Amino acid sequence: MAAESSLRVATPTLCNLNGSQRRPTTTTLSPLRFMGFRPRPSSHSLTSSSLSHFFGSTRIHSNSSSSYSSISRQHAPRRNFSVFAMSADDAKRSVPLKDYRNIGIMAHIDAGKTTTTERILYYTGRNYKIGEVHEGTATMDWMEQEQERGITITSAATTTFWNKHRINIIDTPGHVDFTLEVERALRVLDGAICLFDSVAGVEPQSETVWRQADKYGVPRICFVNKMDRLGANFYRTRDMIVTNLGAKPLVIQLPIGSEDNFKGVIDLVRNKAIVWSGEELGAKFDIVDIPEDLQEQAQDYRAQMIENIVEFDDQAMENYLEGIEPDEETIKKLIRKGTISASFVPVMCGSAFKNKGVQPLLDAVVDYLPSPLDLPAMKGSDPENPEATIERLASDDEPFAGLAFKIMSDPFVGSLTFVRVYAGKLGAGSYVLNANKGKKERIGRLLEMHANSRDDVKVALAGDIIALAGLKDTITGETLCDPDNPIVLERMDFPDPVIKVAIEPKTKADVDKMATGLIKLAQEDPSFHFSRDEEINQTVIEGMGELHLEIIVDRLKREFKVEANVGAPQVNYRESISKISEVKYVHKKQSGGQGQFADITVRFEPMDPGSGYEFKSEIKGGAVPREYIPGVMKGLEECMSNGVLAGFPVVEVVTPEEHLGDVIGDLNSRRGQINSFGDKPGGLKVVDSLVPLAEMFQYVSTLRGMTKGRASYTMQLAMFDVVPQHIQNQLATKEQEVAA
Ligand SMILES: Nc1nc2c(ncn2[C@@H]2O[C@H](COP(=O)(O)OP(=O)(O)OP(=O)(O)O)[C@@H](O)[C@H]2O)c(=O)[nH]1
Repeated sequence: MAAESSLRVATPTLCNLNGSQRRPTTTTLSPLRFMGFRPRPSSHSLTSSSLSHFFGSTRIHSNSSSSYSSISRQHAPRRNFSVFAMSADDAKRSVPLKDYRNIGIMAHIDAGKTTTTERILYYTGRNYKIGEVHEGTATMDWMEQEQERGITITSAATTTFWNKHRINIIDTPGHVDFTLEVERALRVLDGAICLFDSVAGVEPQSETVWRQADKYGVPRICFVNKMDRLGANFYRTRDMIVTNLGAKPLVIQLPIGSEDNFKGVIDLVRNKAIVWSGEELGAKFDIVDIPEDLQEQAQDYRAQMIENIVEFDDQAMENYLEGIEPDEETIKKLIRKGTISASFVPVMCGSAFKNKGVQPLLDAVVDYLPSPLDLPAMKGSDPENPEATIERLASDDEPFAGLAFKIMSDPFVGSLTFVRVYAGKLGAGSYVLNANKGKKERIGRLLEMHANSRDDVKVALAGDIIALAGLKDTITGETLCDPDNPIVLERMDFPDPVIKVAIEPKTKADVDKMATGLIKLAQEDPSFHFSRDEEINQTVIEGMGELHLEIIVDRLKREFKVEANVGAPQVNYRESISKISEVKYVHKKQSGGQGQFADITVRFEPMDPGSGYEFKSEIKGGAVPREYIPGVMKGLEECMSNGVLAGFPVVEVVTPEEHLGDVIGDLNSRRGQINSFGDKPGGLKVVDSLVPLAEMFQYVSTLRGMTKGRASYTMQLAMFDVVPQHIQNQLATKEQEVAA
């Protein structure tokens, strides 16, 4: 298998950066030509130059990160910037930082994230009327497309209060096409609730988000939802947390009954039962003794829980060995310790839809998930000296530092920039420094968001998640900070788009509107790219999946009133190096002055798939001045933006057994490779397979037709692999036809 965009470069002696036109790799076909698209004129990301070329005089904000040092001198921050344009009263905290919880709710599609969030808003007093996802009235799913489709597309941020604690919640989408939304939420959150559907257990997208949460070290609580559904099984889900996620579950609740008979939970911490008297909204619960038939089981699980937590405290362990159980307060303290250090994940259960288990879940958020003070200081670098690490403590007294993690266009305010404040304070009307660009930004309004409504506030403090209106140049992933104390916080990773379609405005009048729309949408969503080829008058949009691009086109239509024709989706092929090759180039330039001469040798070697690329300089004895080397590296990185590998997603199809043969036959005909079979409750079969992405377009309709709508599937990109020779030939022929 070939490496994914991997490139090991060695022995450059000197490189003319225009050398990027020469593509000294062993591959001969350009990837975009494979697809019937012409190679793009420049880089595929949104840059000022490509866009001004594209859209003439349209005002744009660049999505490319500029180096601070090259810009800072032109826009050097003035000393009289005021980050603290606020009175002492404004800057007073109403909620101590230790009582903040910045949490996300994450899960596989349809596990009940939005429903749970709606219940949380209701029980915390934020909503008087509950919104139901299937009625299209959920508060958090506020985009028209979300309400129509019953899915979450954008992360909605909301602030609410429980037991005097301030809880900032971000509801994230479960569909793999919107995985970036999950990623950016995780980057700025301190803790998360991981929801599972108790019938389906741990599903593929839960595994993906779990790994993302691991990457950012986010402490979690698990909530096994939908305990009222036919086939609900708490214990199977608990086991899958071990087998599929490799995590250590700490069961702190047991279900009382299940399916129609689900009544409530046993709280192993209090050693009591919590029983709801009804399932309607606001149904009351009573705390009672554990039912007799569950007492033995409860005792067992409580003993296991205690055994697991006492190891976090010597005194508690000593007492335990002497037969003395920790009291309730100590148990909570130890669960909190183990959760925050990610030694285990507390597991709870309930039914959000039937209003059971939500209040104890809120208690657990407060009791077990970290406040900003429980986490290590935020690290960043000095923009003038990127090697130097700077830390910011979570405190109002530190210089202001925050990370922009989402841009959203808003019909009333214009553009909203969501910022997680890590340190210091920020006042409306003040100036901050965008440390990545070295530019000042004026903060117009500060808005505390509640799904689609908002409250103006004067001040944002450490720990807050806040929306800022009026920023001009800041994009997702950039740091805003006190101009006198610059810091660049670690950036977020954005995945590369995997599919693309050509899009064409229907009328002349749509051309300008489409340009404005595409720029705005690309600013909001770094996993969406677009490019324009003037020669063949074609615009290409690129994204994470068919649904992602479908939503983009739909938003162009609704929000920007653009009518467009859309082509068939195509795979974003990539190029890779499959064997070692060496390229020599002699550069001579004699146009007056001293002239230039360079003898260049670059060696390319394949690396392990997915390991990115490595640049190695083998210049000895200063034969080439050191300052040329980063330029060589940059030039080579630019060459890497194209590639010719096919994307291979893993596909999980869940189907009734009677359709299993058809499903497998169809996957085989799509060049699929079946990895495994499994069973799910209700006589369902699970087929796990690896299929080329190019064969998966419109799969949803084929699957529906074949199984009378009874099967479902999920897929996510597993890897890139070499396009088989006969397909390469087909693609090349197609390209020649387009070019002719
Ligand atoms: N029976 C039952 N249904 C539930 C429960 N929680 C949610 N649902 C239903 O499951 C479906 C999906 O719920 P959502 O809350 O939209 O799930 P989600 O995880 O937000 O979905 P996405 O945003 O699309 O990823 C809806 O029809 C809900 O009414 C539950 O506890 N029991």
